[in-house]
Amino acid sequence: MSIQMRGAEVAKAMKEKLIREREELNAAGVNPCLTIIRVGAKENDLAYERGAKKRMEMIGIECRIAELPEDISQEEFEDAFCKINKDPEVHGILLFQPLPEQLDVEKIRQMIDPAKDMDGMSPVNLAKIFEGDRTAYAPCTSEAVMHIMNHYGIELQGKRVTVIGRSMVVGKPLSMLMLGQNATVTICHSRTKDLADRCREAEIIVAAIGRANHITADMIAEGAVVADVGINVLEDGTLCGDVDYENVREKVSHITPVPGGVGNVTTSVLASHVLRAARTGQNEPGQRRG
Ligand SMILES: Nc1nc(=O)c2c([nH]1)NC[C@@H]1CN(c3ccc(C(=O)N[C@@H](CCC(=O)O)C(=O)O)cc3)C=[N+]21
Repeated sequence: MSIQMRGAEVAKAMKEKLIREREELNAAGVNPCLTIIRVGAKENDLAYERGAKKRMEMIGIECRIAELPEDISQEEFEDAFCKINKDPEVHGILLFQPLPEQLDVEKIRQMIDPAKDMDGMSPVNLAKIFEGDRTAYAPCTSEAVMHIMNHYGIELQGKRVTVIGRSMVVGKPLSMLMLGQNATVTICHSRTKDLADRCREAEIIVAAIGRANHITADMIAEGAVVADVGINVLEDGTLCGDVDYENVREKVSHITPVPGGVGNVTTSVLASHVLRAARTGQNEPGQRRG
């Protein structure tokens, strides 16, 4: 029997501390505030938005949603974005990605105030993550995987970890966080030869490719630990991960379900980032209130 690494359980363990931190900020006259920027209405973004809103409510963090039209021009987007970026009431920004094609993500990455960049999209935060600087904001999902490993007592030191996926929100930054814990990390992707072998030799597998049920039981070693970061929306609207859960769970020691796994912790990490940003802002002149 494998142990199910449940996101709700990890989130519950984080909750009390987050509420306490929010209360301390309130007592100092600070009202922590997140703004989510959503362009269009993709189901994937809406799922995250629902989860994030619920989490912020639970912790007591103000959560604003800036909803922008799918066909917005770069100029109009920059206008709206700059207002939020400069708003002293807003401590943190989460911009859903990917953006529609007409928008220049690179330019926006350069524009975002690194101090408000809750999901590690600024090159400033990413460079720090790659340097091993733990004060930077890592993409929430990558940090969520680390929290789950830590909560379930999964030691990373010296372990063979295979990360499948090389995105800037999960694969690459997570590989760096794991390297920071002295894991031996192999990064696989769509062009990797012998993916099954790279998976079978791993003690810990992280699936972040975005293809439903792509990682099958024959690719996984007996007793491995599996974190499934994939969130795939099937045609009937149900969510499923990158791992063939029902078959894989039979042979592994630990596994995260989807839904109910990493996604749940992602929103808790997001809350922790907003509180950190609000605390940091407190020490800067001009940001003081109350
Ligand atoms: N800059 C950026 N960073 C992201 O991390 C990012 C993004 N853009 N765009 C959209 C995707 C999607 N995503 C989800 C995260 C959590 C849940 C989540 O909380 N899921 C719940 C279910 C929520 C529900 O369906 O109500 C669960 O897994 O249990 C869902 C989806 C992050 N993404």
